[in-house]
Amino acid sequence: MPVIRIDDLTKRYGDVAANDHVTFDVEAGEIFGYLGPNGAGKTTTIRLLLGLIKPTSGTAEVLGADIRDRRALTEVKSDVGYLPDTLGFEERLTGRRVLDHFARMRGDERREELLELFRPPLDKPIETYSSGNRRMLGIVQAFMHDPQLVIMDEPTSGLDPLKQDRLHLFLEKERDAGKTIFLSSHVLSEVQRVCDRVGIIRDGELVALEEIETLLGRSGKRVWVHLAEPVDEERFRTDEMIDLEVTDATVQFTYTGEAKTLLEYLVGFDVVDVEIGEPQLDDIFKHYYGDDATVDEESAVTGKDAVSTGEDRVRTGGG
Ligand SMILES: Nc1ncnc2c1ncn2[C@@H]1O[C@H](COP(=O)(O)OP(=O)(O)OP(=O)(O)O)[C@@H](O)[C@H]1O
Repeated sequence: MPVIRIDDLTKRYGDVAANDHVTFDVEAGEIFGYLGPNGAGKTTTIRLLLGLIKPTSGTAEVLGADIRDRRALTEVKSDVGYLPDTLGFEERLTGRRVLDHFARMRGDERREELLELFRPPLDKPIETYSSGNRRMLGIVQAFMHDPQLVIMDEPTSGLDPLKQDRLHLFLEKERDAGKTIFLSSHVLSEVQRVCDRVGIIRDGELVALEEIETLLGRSGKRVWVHLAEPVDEERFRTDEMIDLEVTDATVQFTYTGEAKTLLEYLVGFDVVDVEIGEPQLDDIFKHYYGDDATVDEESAVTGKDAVSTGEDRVRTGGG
């Protein structure tokens, strides 16, 4: 039985369909990545799953509980952990008091182990925490009652790269121990690095649902060919080449055909060197969000309307 079953789920805010007939399942023991830029509808799905808002139509089940059935949902909540995107802790309390509060509500079998790993400060008021430390406290809170399913909304936002790595390694161990992780993200590299499957959401609609490996396998590989002499673009191009760019004697493209066919083709040119890179999720993302995706420096600063590739950010074409 799937851990999460989402069935034709729709949530409207006036004219905006924040979730538009969304259907998919999340299986036990997987890290599922829910990917989309700001405003795509990720938080809406998460809030629906937790019963924090009501669907306009359609439904979902979390650990077998119908999200429209408040009592059933309350019963399974001891087996669900939740890391919200905005951590609404009581600001004047210390971290320790906050964790004590959650412990009384749901238990804290794993508090000490998690504190050792994520190390948020415990004895000062939350209002003095850095955003990274708030998130570390949130992570301890989400896992300390040892739930079967943990739902995380943008879990690495505000974390430095070392802490991101620590969290990713931890999530993989949890998955290997049979736990299920549902995480939303607009960071492509994170989803590519840690998730087993991905659902891509755009304007409230699910536009892709696939294993990461399959998605990457279909996306084609990045290829750079260095030639002895400049070449004419039209003479070089084949149908399997996408986003072809020629700079002097270097040709760069995404290749969707077989590697063998490409190598046979290149025999016809005076090739100095060939580099074949791994497929990237941002290529796939551009496919779903339009070819006019551009690197946007302003978005890189504000993080608004942007999808992060890890190093730079890609603005989605047309919204
Ligand atoms: N309470 C609300 N009232 C009106 N519109 C809302 C409300 N909550 C969300 N929306 C709208 O629904 C759409 C989806 O928002 P949602 O927060 O689910 O996106 P998201 O993918 O989680 O974005 P982010 O990464 O910025 O959190 C947006 O257009 C948003 O403006």
